[in-house]
Amino acid sequence: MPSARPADPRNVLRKRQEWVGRRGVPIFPRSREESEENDNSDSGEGRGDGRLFAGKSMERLTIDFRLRHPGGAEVHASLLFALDPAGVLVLFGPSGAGKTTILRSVAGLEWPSAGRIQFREEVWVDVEEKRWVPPQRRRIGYVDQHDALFPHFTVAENVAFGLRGLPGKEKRRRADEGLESCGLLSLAGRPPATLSGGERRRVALARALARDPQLLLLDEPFAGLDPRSRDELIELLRKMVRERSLPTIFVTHDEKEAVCLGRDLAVVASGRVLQSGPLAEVFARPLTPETGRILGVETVVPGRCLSAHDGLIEVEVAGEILRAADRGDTPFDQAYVMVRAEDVILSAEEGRFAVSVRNRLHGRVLEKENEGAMVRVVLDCGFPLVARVTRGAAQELELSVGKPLFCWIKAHAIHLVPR
Ligand SMILES: Nc1ncnc2c1ncn2[C@@H]1O[C@H](COP(=O)(O)OP(=O)(O)OP(=O)(O)O)[C@@H](O)[C@H]1O
Repeated sequence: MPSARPADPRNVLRKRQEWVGRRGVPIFPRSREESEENDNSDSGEGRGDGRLFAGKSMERLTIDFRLRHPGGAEVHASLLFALDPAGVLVLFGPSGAGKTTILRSVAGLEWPSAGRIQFREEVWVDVEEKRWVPPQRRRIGYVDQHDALFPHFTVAENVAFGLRGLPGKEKRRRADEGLESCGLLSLAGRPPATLSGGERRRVALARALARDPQLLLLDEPFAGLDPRSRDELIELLRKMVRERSLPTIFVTHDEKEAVCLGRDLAVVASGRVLQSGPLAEVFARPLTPETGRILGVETVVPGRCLSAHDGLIEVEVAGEILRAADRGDTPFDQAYVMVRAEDVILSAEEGRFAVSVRNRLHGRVLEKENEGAMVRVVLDCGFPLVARVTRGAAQELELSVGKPLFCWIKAHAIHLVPR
C-alpha cells in the first residue's frame, strides 16, 4: 500500500476511505468541520496551540504536568482537550517523544512531580493539592503492545480477571459480552500460548473493555502485528469506540494508523505537545517546520513573501517564485515553505497547453529511491524539492539521476508558516 502523506483535509479523508473504507467499514465523520455540521459545541478557542476549544458535549481532559525520569528526560505535557466521545485522540510523534509517559501518567502508572490531570469533573492528579487517585479508581482501559495475558488462564478467564469483585452473574455477563464483541467466543477455552498475535491483542482489548472503562488508552496496540491483523484490529477498535461512545487516546508514530483511527491529533516531541487539533487540519497545516517534518512534510525551505494579489501569495525561494493560495493568515515576510512529496507532479515535457496548476519549476533529478510501490525523488530546483511518484510513473518518465524534469505544484499545496 502506498504510504501517501495527504496534504489537504480532503486528501486525509480520501486516504482514510482508501485505507479503511475498502473493507466496507462505515466511515464516520472525521474532520471537525464534518462532525460539527450538527454540533456547534466547538468555540474554536486557542485552536492549534495545544489548548483546544471549550466543548459542551465533549469529555474534557486536562493534562498539564511535569515529570522527570530517572536519568534526565523531562516530559512537560500541556494539553487541554475536549475528547469526542465517539472519536479518538491520537498522540503522534517520534520515538522517545514522551507519548507513553503522557499515557501512563493519565493511567496513574507514572507520578508527575508537578501539575494536574483531570478527566470530566474528576481530578486524578493535583500535585500541589497532594491529590492522587489510584489507577483502579480512574476506570481506565489500558492496552499496549505487551498484551500481558496470564499464561495459565484461558481466554475467558483472562477477560474476566479485571471483573473480580462483581457478583458472579454480572461478571459472566460482562465477560461474555466482551468475548462476543471482540469475536473471541470460539477461543474462550484456549490458553494464550495457542493464540496468534492479533488474537492475543483482541483478548487484551476485550479485557480492557469488559471493565466498562470511562476512558480507553491505547499505546501502540498494533505494534508487531502483520498488516492483516492490524487492519482487523483497527476495524474492531473503530467499531467499539463508536458503538460505546468511548473517549479514547491512542499513541502511535505510524501515520497510517493515526489517519485510520484518529479524529483529533496532538503532535508530541521532546516531551512537549507542539500542536493539536482536528487531525485533518493538523496534517494539512503544521505550525512549525519541526511539526511539519514530524508529520511527514519532506520539503521545508526558507522563503520570502513578496506580494499578495488575486488570491495568491508570491514567495521567493532560492531565486524561484512560487505562488501559494492566500488563506488570509500570512501577515509575515520571512516564511518557511512546506510542500508534501505527494503534491508534486513531475512531467518530462513543459506542456504548451493552459493548466490550472500555478507553479511550474524546472528541476534535475538528484536522488531516486524505491519505497515499495512508490519512488521517492529529490530534485534540484534551485532548492531541494522532494516528490513521490508510483513505480509506473517513474518508468514512464525514465527517471534517472541527472534527468531534467518539470515539477508542478498547485498553489493550495504550498503551506506557509512564519520564519
Ligand atoms: N522509566 C524510565 N526511566 C528513565 N527514562 C525513561 C523512562 N521511561 C521513559 N524514559 C525516557 O523518557 C523519554 C520519553 O519516553 P516515552 O517512552 O514516553 O516516549 P515515546 O514517545 O512513548 O517513545 P516510543 O514511541 O519509542 O515508545 C525518553 O527519552 C525515554 O528514554
